[in-house]
Parts: sequence; structure tokens; C-alpha cells
Amino acid sequence: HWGYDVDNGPSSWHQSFPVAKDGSRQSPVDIRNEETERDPTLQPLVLKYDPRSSKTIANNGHSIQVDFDDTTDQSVLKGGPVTGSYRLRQFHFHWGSCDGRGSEHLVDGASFAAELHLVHWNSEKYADVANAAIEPDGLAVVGVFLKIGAANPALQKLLDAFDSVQKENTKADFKNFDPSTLLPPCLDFWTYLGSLTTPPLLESVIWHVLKEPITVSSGQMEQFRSLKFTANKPMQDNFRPPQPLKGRKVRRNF
Ligand SMILES: C[C@]12CCc3c(ccc4cc(OS(N)(=O)=O)ccc34)[C@H]1CC[C@@H]2OS(N)(=O)=O
Ligand SMILES: [Zn+2]
Repeated sequence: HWGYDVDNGPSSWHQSFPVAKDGSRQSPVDIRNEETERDPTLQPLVLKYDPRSSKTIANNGHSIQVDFDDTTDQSVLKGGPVTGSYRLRQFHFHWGSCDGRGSEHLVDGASFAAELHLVHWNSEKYADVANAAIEPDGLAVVGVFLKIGAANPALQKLLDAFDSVQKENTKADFKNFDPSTLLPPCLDFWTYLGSLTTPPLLESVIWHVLKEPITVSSGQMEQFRSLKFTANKPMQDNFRPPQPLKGRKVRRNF
């Protein structure tokens, strides 16, 4: 099964998922800010989250993921490059084995210690996330960089729940969590057309990468690394390296 080891990691995913190599809009990418284009027509990003829609926290063997009730428009993304409304389904993280790496997107070649992904799907056009995920405008993912600095109290609430999901394929209740507490004050973003960054690598994501990181302390990063991929393998370095732009333009609203 796919993973992040030397024998089943990102460089071998193309064997089962040819789009990894043949695709035209693969993610993540290295955002070279000089080559991005400021687009004054981009609307501000509007993220309206209701803590009552948070359900569970799970270790799915690839990341730590918080799932949301997406049967109604309680937590939605609007604005930015998209028309319509995208419903929050889940958020998860990618991080490194050391503080110097871990994010999936890079900015001018620089990595951050981790990256938060808030996954939304186009609930105006499609029936559910699975149907949306096979459409070019089906998903909208917001990426937030985690930069080493002061301990983050909002993140700590999440980390405190990790004890119950240390092992692979474990899940626990995680109610009344407000994901907006994980957002930076400024929602300036880069946006481009991309894909899921794990198999099935579907090319259905409109990416919104926030310019402003949130902070995380080294000690808090250690708590991410206390999670397990399988029996005794620490969950870390669960990030895909940057993929070729293949002529894509990255736009910014700032
Ligand atoms: C579960 C699903 C397949 C995997 C998947 C899904 C959605 C968002 C995802 C975000 C990911 O992470 S990332 N870094 O943001 O790209 C990684 C995988 C994702 C749906 C899409 C079809 C499957 O849905 S299903 N089983 O048919 O009901
Ligand atoms: Zn992700």
C-alpha cells in the first residue's frame, strides 16, 4: 500500500497512480513569488466555520485528520477565485522528522515545519465529496503554513486529543472544535489549479495557500511525531515533494 517510505513513497506512487507522472496539474508546487501574478479581480477569501460541525479526530495511517459533518452548509468556503460555496469536509496536516522540513508547498524553495490542509467540496454542483473529487472544480483546499515560534494554544487543544489516536486507524470524538482558531489574522493567499497531494492524486483541487503562517513550537511538533504510521513507526515526513508547474500560473490577491 502507498505510504512515505523509501519503497512505497512519493517516487513510486506513479506505478499505481499514473497521473502522478502524466498529470498536468499535480500538487504541491514550489511557489516562486516573483513568477506569481497579482490578480485584482480575486475576491477576498471568506471562511465561515461552525464548531458544531466538528465530529471526530482520526489517525488514518497517513495523517491526523479531523472530520466534519458536511450534510449541510454549516462550515463553508466562499470567495477567492471560486464562485459558489464549498463545504468543509476535513482538515489534516503534513509535517517533517525535523523542524526544517515538513510542508508540502514551498515558498521560493523554502519549507515550513508543517502544513495544515482544510478540505472543502463544491456542494452547489456535486452531491458529495467523492463525486466532487473527480471534477476539475470539485475541491477547494486551504493550505496554512506552520512556522516554528511560540506555542500555539489553538493547536494545543488538538494535540491534547492525540493520546486517543496514537495508533494507526484509530478514531475518537472531537466535538466543538472551531477550525478558524487555526487561521492567521490575514487571509491573503496564492491560488492555482492542482491536485490531491496523496493518492489517488485526483486533479480536482483549487488550491488557496495562505501567505501568513501560524506558529507552532518545537515541543508541539514533537507531539505530532509521537503519532504512529504503523505499530512502531513514528508518523513524520508525510509530505509529497513539489511537482512541475507544467505551464500553470500561480495568482495572488495581495
Ligand atoms: C476519500 C476520497 C479519496 C481521498 C481524498 C478525498 C478527498 C480529499 C482528500 C484530500 C487529501 O489530502 S490533500 N493533501 O488535501 O490532497 C487526500 C485524499 C483525499 C476523497 C475523494 C474520493 C474519495 O472519497 S470516497 N472514498 O470515494 O468516498
Ligand atoms: Zn494534505
